[in-house]
Amino acid sequence: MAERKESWTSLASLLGTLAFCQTFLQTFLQVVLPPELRHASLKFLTRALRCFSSYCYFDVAEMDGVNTNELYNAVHLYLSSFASTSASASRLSLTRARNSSVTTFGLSSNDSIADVFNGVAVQWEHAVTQRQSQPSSWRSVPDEKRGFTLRIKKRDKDLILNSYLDHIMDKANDIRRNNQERLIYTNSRGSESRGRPWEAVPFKHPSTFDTLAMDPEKKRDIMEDLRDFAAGQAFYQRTGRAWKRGYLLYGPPGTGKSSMIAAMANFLGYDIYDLELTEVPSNTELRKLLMKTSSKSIIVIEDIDCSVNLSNRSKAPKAPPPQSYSAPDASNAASGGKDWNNNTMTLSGLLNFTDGLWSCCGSERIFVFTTNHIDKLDPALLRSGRMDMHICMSYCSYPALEILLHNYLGSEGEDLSEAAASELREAVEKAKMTPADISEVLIKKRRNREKVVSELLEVIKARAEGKEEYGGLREKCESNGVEEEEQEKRALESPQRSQRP
Ligand SMILES: Nc1ncnc2c1ncn2[C@@H]1O[C@H](COP(=O)(O)OP(=O)(O)OP(=O)(O)O)[C@@H](O)[C@H]1O
Ligand SMILES: [Mg+2]
Repeated sequence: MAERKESWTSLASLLGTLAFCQTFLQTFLQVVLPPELRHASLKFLTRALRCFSSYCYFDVAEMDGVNTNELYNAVHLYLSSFASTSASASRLSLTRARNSSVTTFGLSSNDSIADVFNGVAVQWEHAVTQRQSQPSSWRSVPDEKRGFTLRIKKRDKDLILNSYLDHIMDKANDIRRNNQERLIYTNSRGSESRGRPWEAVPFKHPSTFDTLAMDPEKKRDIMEDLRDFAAGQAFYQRTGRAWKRGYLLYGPPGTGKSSMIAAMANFLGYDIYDLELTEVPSNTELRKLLMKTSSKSIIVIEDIDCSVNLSNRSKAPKAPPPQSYSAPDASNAASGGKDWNNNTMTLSGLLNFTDGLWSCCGSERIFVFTTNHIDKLDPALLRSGRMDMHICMSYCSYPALEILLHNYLGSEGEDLSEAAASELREAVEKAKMTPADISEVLIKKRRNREKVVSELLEVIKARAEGKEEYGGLREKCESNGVEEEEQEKRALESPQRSQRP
């Protein structure tokens, strides 16, 4: 009896040692075996050893089907936060994006790092393998297959696995929010064939809601709305709504639409996907791009009225005859089957992009469209429920001017005499100058600090009295935005609308 027990103990310890030596064995076999036997033998060895091991393993692949695996990104961020100080990581990869001032530490391929959570020791390994070529694949994929493998003692698995993964997600979110460097992605034709449909650079726009010159009450509403959105996971879940929100920013050039997008990204700590519609050849490509965006991001389409001809919804080709009927894909189903042609970019393709079933392939996403000409937009884009909030960015009002004075002149800009303040108030409401115009004057004149306010007043008065010609859109946009709201109403009631399918 004692003999049998002893032999079991020896077997267990042998297998334990084998499991420990697994990495060495794998490397050894890779060198020794011919390529055709290598894959199968390694698979067999790994399975056999894992059966007897006291550990269990969890793979976190970079790609989850066609989507990026959020957990992979979170683990990467989480591990990079302590990789540089960990004694267990023997080899680290260092990356610094172009124009970035931040160095990111990462695990080199096939290196591992130890972590402790609630007193339980775990180990992460970064596995990078060359992907076998897939000539018939309908989509291009990166050359390398990346993933993390988490190793936990079997007896600890139930104790910590779920809470540990939640901890990693929370930590990664914190790191993202605190990290001042967001990314701005853009798409270009052909980048899909390189396996990365979006190209990213660090986003360093300094615009914030503090520096944004606009009516403070309106600003507060927008900030409140964004805050509610970011904290609204439970609400969206409970009400059965997709966790996304749409904003339409409209108004003349130079009123701060792009600055507002930057302020939103900095406020929420989200990345920006600046979608260049002219570079998207078809609805199918548009959907693929959408699938490759991550959560906690703002997807922006600037100047939507001039990007592509999007009033072609009614001109979309008719449904094919029944004999050639094939089941509409999810995007067509979502649009009620209006758009049968996925080889071109159409308005219904774009509407599906924001509203359809595919728009929910990620979560916590904001869509922002901007336009200088709200009256030129297809009413389908303005319909209530399409974009949750329509925000008019308009000419500089006095409260907005006060913010600009504070931005450019600091306390000197705030300490105006009563007389100067009331003159400025009266003139600026009449002048219909954009914040960009006023900023330009302040930049030019700011060196002469004693005179800057009086010189600004002169310029504003001259504009108010119509002495200086500028701004083609001035007549179209009232400083309080009333006229633009009228335009929006007219666009919604336009006869075009009733002709829509
Ligand atoms: N509301 C604002 N608050 C602060 N600065 C502003 C504001 N509007 C414009 N500016 C200044 O003017 C510059 C141009 O503004 P911005 O690009 O945001 O305007 P826009 O509305 O997006 O214009 P366009 O319609 O031409 O794209 C900014 O870099 C900023 O310095
Ligand atoms: Mg802009």
